[in-house]
Amino acid sequence: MKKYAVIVAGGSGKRMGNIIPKQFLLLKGKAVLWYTLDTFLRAYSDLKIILVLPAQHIQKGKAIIESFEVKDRINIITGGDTRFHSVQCGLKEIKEESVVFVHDAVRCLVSVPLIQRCYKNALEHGSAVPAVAATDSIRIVNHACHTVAKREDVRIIQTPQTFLSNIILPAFEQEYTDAFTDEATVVETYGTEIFLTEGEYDNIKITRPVDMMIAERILEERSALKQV
Ligand SMILES: Nc1ccn([C@@H]2O[C@H](COP(=O)(O)OP(=O)(O)OP(=O)(O)O)[C@@H](O)[C@H]2O)c(=O)n1
Ligand SMILES: C[C@](O)(CO)[C@H](O)COP(=O)(O)O
Repeated sequence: MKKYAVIVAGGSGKRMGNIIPKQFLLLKGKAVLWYTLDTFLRAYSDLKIILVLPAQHIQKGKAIIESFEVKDRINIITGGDTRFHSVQCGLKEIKEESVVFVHDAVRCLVSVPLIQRCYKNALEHGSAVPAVAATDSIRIVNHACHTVAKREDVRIIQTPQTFLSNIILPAFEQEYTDAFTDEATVVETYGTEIFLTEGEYDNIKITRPVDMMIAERILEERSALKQV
């Protein structure tokens, strides 16, 4: 089956508080976005990437993809005002039956095995959304009241959220609501059940400055392991 990865890098990174959006910040000398692209390119040699960038940072993205020998597998497009709209812009480029990965550019520690598991599960179940069990206690807050949630019932949702194209493409023709925080919510609202697959604790979303430190440490561990 044909494979497309829509890598969304169209955000401005307000919570990171840096003038440069976090997807372009450097980890061990390479941009956060570089690691994400590299892992997807290595996962499948026939996978094509649709890279969604902010209009004002297209040149930065072009400079990053120049370092890949297989840069012809990456197509750059401009994103929208919200993550949903950036994903929607990316999906418009897909014209053939395929398996579609949607991934946050800032989840730069995604692994090849996770991408491949999502692909296999999506082929079998129509979708594959990576999730990990919560490791903190969880409370539901409603104004001044709060109640404890059963931790065993909670999952933390990650990307790459992966779908057969005939499931995700029509779902993204719906009108946007702010309940659409990821692809799973969009597809579910359209009426299709989601299949959860095991995610990875390393697959963090770089959101705040501390996440850059954690990511750098994990990359160091990974390169030390490679040298053994
Ligand atoms: N209009 C947007 C907003 C977000 N994203 C992408 O969606 C992913 C996850 O979003 P998030 O972590 O919220 O990124 P930002 O929107 O950049 O961060 P913040 O909410 O702190 O501003 C990121 O790779 C981000 O670049 C996007 O492509 N287009
Ligand atoms: C898609 C996502 O990464 C799944 O956990 C998450 O919903 C993105 O949230 P954000 O607030 O747009 O970063």
